Amino acid sequence: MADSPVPSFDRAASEAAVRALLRGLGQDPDAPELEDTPSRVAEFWAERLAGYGVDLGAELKPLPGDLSPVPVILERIPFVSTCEHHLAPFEGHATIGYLPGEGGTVGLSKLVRVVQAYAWRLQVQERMAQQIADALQTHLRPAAWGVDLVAVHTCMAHRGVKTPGVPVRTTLMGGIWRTDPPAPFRG
Ligand SMILES: Nc1nc2c(ncn2[C@@H]2O[C@H](COP(=O)(O)OP(=O)(O)OP(=O)(O)O)[C@@H](O)[C@H]2O)c(=O)[nH]1
Ligand SMILES: [Zn+2]
Repeated sequence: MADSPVPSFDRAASEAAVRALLRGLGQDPDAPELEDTPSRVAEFWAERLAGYGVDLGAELKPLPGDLSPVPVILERIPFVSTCEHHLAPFEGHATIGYLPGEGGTVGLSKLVRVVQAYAWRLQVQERMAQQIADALQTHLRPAAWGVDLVAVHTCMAHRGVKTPGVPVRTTLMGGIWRTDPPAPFRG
């Protein structure tokens, strides 16, 4: 639908599914206090999965001008993603960076957009890290790059093993940083 950033978002089907879920959970979706809940939940998920609609190729254009190829590292970018197994949030922070190569230097905000484009999907943490790394390599063709995600998974905290607050770390490094990572990736 045109008003959603999620390609192929079907609002009516999403709302009907929320009504069915409420019914399945023994709730009355026609109760006055739940009247707007199906549309709110459908909107929530459309926001939550907006990353599928992002065109990173259009975002990751080099900045004009004569910039020196110095390392660019953004530390602890907050992100919220969704575990594809339980549709439960996992959230944490991403440290990502690169040493500019053939693709030049991009604006700082574009690195945040890369993290968000993959966070706002159904994910597992390892895939999200790999997709960010692949995007950096494809669009920036850097001399070196690094991705470090640290997140807490509510599917471990709120259900199942019910163990809150366990930080899960996924680190991928490439190029000359693979053997000699800069300080923010050694933490
Ligand atoms: N490697 C990895 N595992 C994840 C991630 N998110 C969730 N999981 C795990 O995926 C697994 C799914 O396992 P299943 O046995 O199919 O599901 P389950 O019976 O609900 O598992 P429990 O959580 O142990 O109750 C669980 O162990 C989760 O902790 C992730 O980002 N990466
Ligand atoms: Zn999960």
